[in-house]
Amino acid sequence: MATILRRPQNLARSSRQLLEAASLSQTLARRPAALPRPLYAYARSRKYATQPEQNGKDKETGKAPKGTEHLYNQDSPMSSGSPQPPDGDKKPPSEDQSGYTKLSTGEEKALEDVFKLVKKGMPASMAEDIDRALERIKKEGLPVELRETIKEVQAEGMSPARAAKLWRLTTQMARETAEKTINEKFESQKEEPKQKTAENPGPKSSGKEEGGKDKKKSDMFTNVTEIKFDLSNFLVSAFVAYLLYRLVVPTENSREITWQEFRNTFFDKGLVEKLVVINGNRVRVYLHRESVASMYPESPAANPGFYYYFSIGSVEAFERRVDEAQSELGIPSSERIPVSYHEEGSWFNTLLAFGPTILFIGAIMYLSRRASGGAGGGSGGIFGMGKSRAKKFNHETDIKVKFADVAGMDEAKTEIMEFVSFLKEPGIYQKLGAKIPRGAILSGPPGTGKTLLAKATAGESGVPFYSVSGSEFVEMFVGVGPSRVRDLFANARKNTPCIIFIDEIDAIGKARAKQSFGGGNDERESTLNQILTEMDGFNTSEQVVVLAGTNRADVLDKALMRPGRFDRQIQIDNPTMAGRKQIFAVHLKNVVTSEDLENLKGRLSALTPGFSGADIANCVNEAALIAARGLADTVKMTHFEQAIERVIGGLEKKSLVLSPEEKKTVSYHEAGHAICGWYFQYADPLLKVSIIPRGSGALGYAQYLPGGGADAVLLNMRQMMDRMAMTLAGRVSEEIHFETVTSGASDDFNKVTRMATAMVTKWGMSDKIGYIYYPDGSESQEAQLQKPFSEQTARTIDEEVKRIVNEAYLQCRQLLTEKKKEVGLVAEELLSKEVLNRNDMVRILGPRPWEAKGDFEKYFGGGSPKQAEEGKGPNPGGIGDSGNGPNGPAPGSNLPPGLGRGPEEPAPTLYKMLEERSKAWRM
Ligand SMILES: Nc1ncnc2c1ncn2[C@@H]1O[C@H](COP(=O)(O)OP(=O)(O)OP(=O)(O)O)[C@@H](O)[C@H]1O
Repeated sequence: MATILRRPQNLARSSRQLLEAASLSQTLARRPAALPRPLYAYARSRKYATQPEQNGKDKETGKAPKGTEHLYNQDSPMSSGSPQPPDGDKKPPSEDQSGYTKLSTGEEKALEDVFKLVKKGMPASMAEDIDRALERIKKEGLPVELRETIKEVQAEGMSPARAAKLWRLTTQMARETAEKTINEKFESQKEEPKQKTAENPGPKSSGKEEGGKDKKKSDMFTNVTEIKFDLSNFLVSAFVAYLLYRLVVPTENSREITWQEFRNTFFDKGLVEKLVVINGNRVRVYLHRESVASMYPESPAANPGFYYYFSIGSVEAFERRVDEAQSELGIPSSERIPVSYHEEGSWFNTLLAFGPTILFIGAIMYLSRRASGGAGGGSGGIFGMGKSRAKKFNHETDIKVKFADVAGMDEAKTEIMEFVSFLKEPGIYQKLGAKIPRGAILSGPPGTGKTLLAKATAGESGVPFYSVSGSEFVEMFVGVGPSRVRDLFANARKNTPCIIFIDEIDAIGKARAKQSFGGGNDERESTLNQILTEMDGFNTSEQVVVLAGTNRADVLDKALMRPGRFDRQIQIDNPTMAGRKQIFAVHLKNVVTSEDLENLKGRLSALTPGFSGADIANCVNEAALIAARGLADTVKMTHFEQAIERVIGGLEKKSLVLSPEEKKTVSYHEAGHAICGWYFQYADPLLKVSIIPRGSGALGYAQYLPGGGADAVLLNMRQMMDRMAMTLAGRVSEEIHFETVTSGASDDFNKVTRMATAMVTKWGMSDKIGYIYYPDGSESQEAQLQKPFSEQTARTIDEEVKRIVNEAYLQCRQLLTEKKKEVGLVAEELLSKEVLNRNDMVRILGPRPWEAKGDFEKYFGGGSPKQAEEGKGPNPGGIGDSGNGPNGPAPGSNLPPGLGRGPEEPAPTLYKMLEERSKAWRM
């Protein structure tokens, strides 16, 4: 309603449709016309009339009985008040043969007024349509049944049954109109060619005429049925019909009278047809309308749908009075006026009763629509819930990824290649009786290219690719998951050969619980069961391959992994140095750089140990963004370096300003780390040390190359001890150089403790505990609830961990005490420059006394004793070169002369200690 009011053109359009519909309707009476009751009623009124005056008025005077004039006279206070049409306009609605009733002249006039209103502001063509529609309505009228229903609505109010009927009748009328219009147009077009043929009888006019006729009719139908009969149109049409009728006929449809008025005016005159007691307190009077109309045409009671009513105190008293009155009039008991009883609720009450139910249903519909609409599924509200959400990619248009775009992971590619050749040439396998593997699980850390590999498989084999995430099967409604799985596999079977890729399959494929507490996982488990069943359901010749990706292959249900389901498990780990190089090669193709590509790839891959493919892609993109921000022409090494730092440490926190004391503490802390990294043989080589706060919460950081840039898989005890000592160096340096210590080392302690605990409980590196593995809480739920060792063992573990950490501490303290001066120098330099790189360190401390491993020296230059002997300084274009000369302090630097020239011996006491320890630890 609100929409209609807000948009007058809607009302206009709807009324036009309706009016056209009404006016163009074919005269098809679907039901026989109502029984001609008037005759019978008239007879009765004659029979029981005690004062049978003609037309209810005094024969001589032609007036209503005294005191009841107001019931007949429109001018009296009780009259309907609607202006009376002139005498000539008083024709009652008449019914024609076709089941349509004509409008009375008054009604026609009222309609004209309405139409005038509707036409205002309308385009001329629409106004013409409306005029034409009005003419048709005037000519043909409205269908009887529709009119009767509208009368009922006026008399007794709207009810769901009547609303439905009103709707049905209006739509029926509209449909009939459409049919009629089609026929009319068709007839007229049929006439045209006839005329044409008559005028110009061509030779082609005979043969194909019949077939042509049918085609024309269907064309016509298409044209005419452009009028849309959708739900909202019908509703609006019905509503407008009702509105119009309310405008045409008087709005008043009932009036209260007293018992005396009832008796004198109607009852005693035999005009009463029946009485209906409503809700035990009101009586509705049904009159013989025709008799009333013929006696008193001015009375509103002559209008269809108008009723008088009077109130009663009690039903018994009313019945007694009616009996007495009828006895007085001498009406025999067999012909007495029928009295019936009705209970009626108001619309408001009905609405109140149904309100909560309607609200509830509405809320469910709304929620389900949102749930399904949000994902863009467009799957039709609650009824589309069970439809699969898998996105289908067309190999021809959508999947452009090929194996060449997936760098590294050669083993994984070889494994998966088999699926490609199966999908391309199934015959080779089938003829030898080989069963085709059903699917593979690609597992590995996030961003390692599992999805990419699955896409490439589809791209290479040139088949459709269905991609869906495990979480999309899970919905709040029970049974949706399994039904989506069924739908997905059914779709896939229709489009064989194809690949289904279920990403994050652990969302549904987790191992089923042995006992389910509270049944919370039932839905997930039944989804998993459905997947198991569907995979079993393939026959071996069906070319549907299911690939699944997960970061947690360890938690998956064993049933998923058995042969015949996901036959293969392909592990994809973070790339090695060589893999990173290849991935950089793929992504560097997209950026503009003038650096030597081979060298750039090598350096970047050495700088990014532990990076996944996604990290590398991000890093390259980030470098391009940084370069663009600086309006550079090409992406340079420094941009890549900044990007890597950003990926590792987060954004620089420029807003965080440290006090001079804090800055000094941070410098000495970081210098401690740097010195340890420089002098411990097995520590990871230092790349950079910085005291610029970064987003990850660190106030400063020292960057090392784990494993010296080589892909170290194993760590030996020496490396561990050096690493732990290096980690503790921040706090030790604070202890040596300041009177008090700060809270800044807590993260270092965390790392050291975890490493020492692992050495004792997992790696068999403690004599007292021996070669035993104790799982921790993150590995097993049982270990969370109960420690897997006794109190006594717990105490021993604690002691051992403490001992190892103490040893690392002593090792570190020993070195930093011996190298106190160097720590001071590095810290002061750091304080003034904020960032020191490897070249700065070489300049301050001389070349590192130990050989670096792997490709480190190739890409980052030396500083090693060997290089120093060969007279090679660090690579002048090395990473993070701060512009200082390779072998001496930069001009303006506060380094004392003589430092930074040539290698230095590591601390002698440290050697002694390491030797002793190696004996004790059988290193
Ligand atoms: N081997 C690779 N070669 C080239 N690009 C890669 C490689 N691995 C990852 N990438 C890049 O990383 C992006 C993300 O990879 P992908 O989505 O395949 O990771 P994933 O392993 O499926 O991650 P997740 O486990 O989080 O779903 C790719 O779009 C691609 O740009």
